[in-house]
Amino acid sequence: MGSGKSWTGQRLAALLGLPFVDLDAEVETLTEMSIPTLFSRYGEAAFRDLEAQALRQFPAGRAVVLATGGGAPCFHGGMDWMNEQGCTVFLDPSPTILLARLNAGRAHRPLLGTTEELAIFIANKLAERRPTYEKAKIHLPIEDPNADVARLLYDRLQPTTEHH
Ligand SMILES: Nc1ncnc2c1ncn2[C@@H]1O[C@H](COP(=O)(O)OP(=O)(O)OP(=O)(O)O)[C@@H](O)[C@H]1O
Ligand SMILES: O=C(O)C1=C[C@@H](O)[C@@H](O)[C@H](O)C1
Ligand SMILES: [Mg+2]
Repeated sequence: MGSGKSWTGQRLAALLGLPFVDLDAEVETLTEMSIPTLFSRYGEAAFRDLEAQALRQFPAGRAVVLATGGGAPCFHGGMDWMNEQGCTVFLDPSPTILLARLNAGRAHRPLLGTTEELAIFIANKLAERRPTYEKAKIHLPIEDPNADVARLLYDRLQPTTEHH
């Protein structure tokens, strides 16, 4: 949540010359509803079902950069499924970076409450989800808020060339 999946994914796709897909946007397109509306009208469980269904539209044969929603790896076996299909990345910014970003974008994130609850919410959610996130094939801790994350990732994804 706010780790930079959509932001970085878009830039990484441009570097790789691949289409970019945002799973949250995909769910919104499929249902013709915004995520906050889906949550409030049908509840989180219904959203998780739709999200899992949308994720399965992208098996290994479809070369895309896919930014999931923050919870997608953690429900309906999302993480294991993605690991079977392709390369997975855990973007892991420091709590300071996360808090600054989430505070700025709270209107679009229905799971968040008041500002005072935010820091506790982040810590709890991350602790709960980290074991699943850490199953990703690439783990990228981010300490510098100005790091060019897409470029770092692009470099990590290139096959290493040995020079003799
Ligand atoms: N590498 C970055 N450099 C500068 N700003 C960034 C970077 N990554 C993310 N941001 C900022 O943080 C905000 C949140 O990032 P983003 O929407 O990509 O998170 P997300 O992981 O997709 O979150 P969610 O799980 O809610 O979909 C962006 O709108 C952008 O303003
Ligand atoms: O972390 C989460 O559970 C969520 C993150 C967003 O990307 C959306 O998928 C939705 O708001 C839920
Ligand atoms: Mg996103």
